[in-house]
Amino acid sequence: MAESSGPDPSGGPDESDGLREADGPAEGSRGPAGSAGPERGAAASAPGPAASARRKLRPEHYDFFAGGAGEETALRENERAFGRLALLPRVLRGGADLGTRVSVLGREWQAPLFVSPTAFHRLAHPDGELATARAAAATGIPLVTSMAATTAVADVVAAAREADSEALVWFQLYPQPEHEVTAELVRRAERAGCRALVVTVDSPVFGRRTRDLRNGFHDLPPGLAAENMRDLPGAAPGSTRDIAMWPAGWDDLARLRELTDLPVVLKGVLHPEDARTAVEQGVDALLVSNHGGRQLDAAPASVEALPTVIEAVAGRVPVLMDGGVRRGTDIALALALGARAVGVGRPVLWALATGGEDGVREVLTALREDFAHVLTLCGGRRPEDLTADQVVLRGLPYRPGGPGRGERAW
Ligand SMILES: Cc1cc2nc3c(=O)[nH]c(=O)nc-3n(C[C@H](O)[C@H](O)[C@H](O)COP(=O)(O)O)c2cc1C
Ligand SMILES: CC(C)CC(=O)C(=O)O
Repeated sequence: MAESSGPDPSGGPDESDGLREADGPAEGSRGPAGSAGPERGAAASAPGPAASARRKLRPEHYDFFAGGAGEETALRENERAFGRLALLPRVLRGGADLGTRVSVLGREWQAPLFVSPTAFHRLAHPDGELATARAAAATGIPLVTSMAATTAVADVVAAAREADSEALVWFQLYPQPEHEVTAELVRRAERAGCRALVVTVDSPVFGRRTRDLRNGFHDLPPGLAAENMRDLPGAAPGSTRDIAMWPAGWDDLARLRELTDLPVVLKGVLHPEDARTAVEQGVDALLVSNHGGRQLDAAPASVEALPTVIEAVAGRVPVLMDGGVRRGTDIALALALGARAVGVGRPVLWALATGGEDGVREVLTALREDFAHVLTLCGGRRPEDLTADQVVLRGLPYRPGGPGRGERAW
């Protein structure tokens, strides 16, 4: 069971290891959740979502959710990179018929937003993934459930469909060294009713998560397990170490494709050449992500990597992104740069920890509404009205976009 203990007795990570910034108000002050809250970097007058969650969670569980690899540079930069970008609004474009729908892999989404896969929701709240699934479904937001979920994929999909029979759930998969294990996981996702596989390819090994190493955090508390791994050959799903991360190759992706007709979304692509290869190999969509700063600490922020991937893909498949999305302006920036939709990881975990199902519903609704508001302020009526010429780097001089719509301004 997740323990929702009292205040964090440890005071969290010490401040001498360079981790403090990601852990303190800067992280918690920008939530969509806190989208009406203080500006980036300003002292938080009210506790942000991360800080509130921290008070609810065991310190090592909070650190597992909050933390990143190494110095947590990639983690911090995901949010900061959005802060370096400004949106140029267009004016006098008229029309009151605002819509936030986007089409992704043949389905209409109500908003360009989804829940990124994160492990172990029952560390955040006893209802875990069931609460997340119900809340996502109730707000019409697709959920990518993690292979490392503490609730089996069949139960996650059932909970989502109970809230909305049309609810969309995708399954995130780490390709496993034993093909038969991968095949069984794919069968479980298919049987459950998942509509796509999100194959995470940025994890040939587990990232060195500084806080987890310091806390000695590996094992789930008694009663919790990575339920999708149950009864698989060799798996004892009670520890982070039981989720094999392994250097798969393009051949493994091809073998995976032979297993299923489900669309495949490749998660964790940052290099444009990989994006090109992925499209040539027939992947159905890409998810630009640095894994929330939990794998390669020197990786660029996801939004920094987005434009070159967009260019390489050249519209052949939809490109999604996640990492550091905390408010409507972040969604608008990513869309203007060419993403079809964006995912959120930690904001959902913080909301789950503090408010359970209601909390997740509130944070997703707030993000959706904030995006609609920003879209209107930018002079757009549809997500696709946002174009790259509307994105500029902060500071002077900036070059407003060239003659063609959609041309990058930087
Ligand atoms: C606690 C936690 C667990 C995660 N677990 C997974 C996972 O099981 N599979 C995966 O592909 N990505 C996982 N991720 C990465 C997320 O899918 C996503 O890329 C990242 O959280 C997005 O950044 P954000 O948290 O800034 O929104 C995890 C991230 C966090 C914070
Ligand atoms: C425990 C892992 C399987 C999940 C995780 O922490 C991650 O992917 O970042």
